[in-house]
Amino acid sequence: MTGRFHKMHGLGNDFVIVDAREQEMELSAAKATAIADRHSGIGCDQLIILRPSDIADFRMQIFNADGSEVEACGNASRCVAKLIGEETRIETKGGVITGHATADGAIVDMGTPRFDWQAIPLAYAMDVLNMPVGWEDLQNPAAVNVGNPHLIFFVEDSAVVELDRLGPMIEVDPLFPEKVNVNVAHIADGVIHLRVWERGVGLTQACGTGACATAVAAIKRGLVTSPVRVDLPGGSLTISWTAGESIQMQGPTTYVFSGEADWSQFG
Ligand SMILES: N[C@H](CCC[C@H](N)C(=O)O)C(=O)O
Repeated sequence: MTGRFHKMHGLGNDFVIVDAREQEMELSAAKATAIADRHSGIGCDQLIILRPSDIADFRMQIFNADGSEVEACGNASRCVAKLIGEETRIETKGGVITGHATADGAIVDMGTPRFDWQAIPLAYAMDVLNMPVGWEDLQNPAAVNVGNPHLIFFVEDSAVVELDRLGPMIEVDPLFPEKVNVNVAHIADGVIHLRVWERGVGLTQACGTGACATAVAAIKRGLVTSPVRVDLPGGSLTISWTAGESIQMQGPTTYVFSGEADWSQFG
């Protein structure tokens, strides 16, 4: 059974987007993993499936490369908003978000961040803005839920952190019942420099929800003011947020190509 897909990315965080409002697309975790595989599949960080919704313009399913279905994906939300063009409301597992295309990408309202430990979620009560925990040199993080769970470490120089070793260790720590995305950031001249180990994927070129969560934690700690530029390996996003408000994220998107695939080959 063949079907169409779009290949897009947000600062190198790349997606296979399937509009299942127009085609049948039954999906299992194994099938999502096979499609995302960069050798035997199409290859992407996340597989995005658009489906009809009763409460928004459409529903967006988000599957990490490991097949896990998750609540939010900022860069994919921007890519889908760019694809749709006009203002659009998107239902996700993490809530309803809105977005619209801009000249070079999209602006997305990611909803309001959550800080209570049960909402992150953590396994037990803790001050989520200054957590009394650490892993080797990474100490005293913050945790924010922006639809999905993020842990944020502010360090001297994010470039030298061995995130490829520490990220997977922290991602599956029992403190995080639903695992966690791991962010390491430093601030220079009011700009956040960020690298992310993504839950269910690994190191990515950019992470939209990571940029949102890190910007929110930095603003709450008084390290930066809103709006703030977040520089990731793949490029820059601009995040705006004030306490009690929803998070706005703006940045470029890239449309790579559209293709056809025989979905039955992936299981
Ligand atoms: N790995 C994330 C989902 C994708 C987040 C990232 N690609 C973004 O742009 O927000 C998670 O498991 O919560």
